[in-house]
Amino acid sequence: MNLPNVLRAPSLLQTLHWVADPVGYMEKSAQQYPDIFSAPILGGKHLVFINHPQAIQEILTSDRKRFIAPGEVNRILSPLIGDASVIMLDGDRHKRRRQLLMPPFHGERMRAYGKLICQLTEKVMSQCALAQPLNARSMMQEISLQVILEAVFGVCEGERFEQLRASITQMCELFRNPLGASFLFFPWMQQDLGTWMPWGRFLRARSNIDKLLYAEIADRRQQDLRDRVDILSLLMETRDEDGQPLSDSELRDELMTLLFAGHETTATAMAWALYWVHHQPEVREKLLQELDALGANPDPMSIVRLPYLSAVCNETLRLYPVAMLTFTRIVTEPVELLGYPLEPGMSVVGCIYLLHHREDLYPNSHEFRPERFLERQFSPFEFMPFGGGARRCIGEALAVAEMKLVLATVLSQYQLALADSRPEVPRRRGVTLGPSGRVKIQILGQRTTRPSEAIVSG
Ligand code: HEM
Repeated sequence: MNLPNVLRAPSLLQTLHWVADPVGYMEKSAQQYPDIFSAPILGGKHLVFINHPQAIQEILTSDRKRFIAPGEVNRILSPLIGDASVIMLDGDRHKRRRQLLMPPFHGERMRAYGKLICQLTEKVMSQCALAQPLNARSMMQEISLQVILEAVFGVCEGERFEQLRASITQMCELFRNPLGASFLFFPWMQQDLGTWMPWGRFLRARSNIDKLLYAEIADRRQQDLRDRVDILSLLMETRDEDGQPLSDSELRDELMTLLFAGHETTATAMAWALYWVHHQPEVREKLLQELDALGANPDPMSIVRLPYLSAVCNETLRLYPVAMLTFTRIVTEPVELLGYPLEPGMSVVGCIYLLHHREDLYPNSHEFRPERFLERQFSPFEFMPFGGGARRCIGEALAVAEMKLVLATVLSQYQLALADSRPEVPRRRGVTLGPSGRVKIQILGQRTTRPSEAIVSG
């Protein structure tokens, strides 16, 4: 195949570099080939990385035609989410499943989640010890896991949910560093040699989660679900074109997808946001001014609309996008991109990380500067932390609202400080990018200037 800008180092070396240090790998490659390059990191097969906005636009606006997004190319995730997840489906089945999954993450349901998110944040924060180094990444995960469990199951109380929370957290810990995630990239490591190897630990954690999910599905099959609006109930009520309901294993795969896609990513993004806001005190000050001006107990939806808070969250998702790449698209017909001919069968991805570091779009791209989002508007192909096209993230609205509400609740109620002066750097966490030190913070106490006082004195 006549691939554009092929990187010449041996495939194994490149794969190891990509797994161990994805940011270093992408930046080094883009120095050589700024807009588009071909990397042999798929077991020797090439993946074409693209970070030019016009080329990304061409791909994502034609990804049911010239660049299809088949589920099969996401096989790397199947040990976790199975083969019947929306991420693995194609064509019309994929479209229908998305139509089913999208409504619970939009409109009226989002209003209900707003209050819930603020309450859960207050609960988790009130249980944290004062004046001791805490791991913000874990605190954020505690919040985001409870939010997604509530959205997916409608309730998340009782022994089964406690066990589910513990098992999911245990599973997430396995992906904490590049080594723990390596079996996803090297299938030959998927051999059960007991709990001293990552794959063995993964299998045991997965089996615990599966038992709990299947038990919940079995219980629900005995219940009347007609008035319920949680996602599991909606999925259980749906029928395919032959009138058949989803099987237990199909339900399990979808639950796994939503539970993992829906909380790991958001928790990482929130930990980054807390880091930046406390790393740059002037950002915190500006945010507090904006939040305090809303008065005491503001409506969650008015928080979500705040411009500076939105800019802070956008800048967080720009600088170290939790998802570095879009899912893979496959070329279906001969096409030219940025002057390079692409042939049918080639695998291409939008490289979100490199797109977000283009100096022509984001000058001094390594600086955290929320103002850039107030000074100009970026197109959906210049700023795209949630991808785009046929596989655009279905949880975007929930994730963004959650980031804003958690940040607003924490900042307006507590005084925090970073507990480690070393800068956080981006590090692989499974297929995502997280802060290397997991953001250590200290809660110094409750904030003394409360919003109501600010209004009275103002
Ligand atoms: C900050 C948080 C999040 C980020 C950065 C993120 C990012 C992404 C990206 C980049 C994609 C691929 C899009 C593409 O290929 O064009 C994606 C897909 C997806 N996301 Fe998210 N996501 C986040 C939160 C969530 C949440 C909260 C949920 C669920 C509640 C979710 C569920 C999904 C699903 C199911 C897909 C696959 C869609 C499909 O295959 O059609 N994500 N996400």
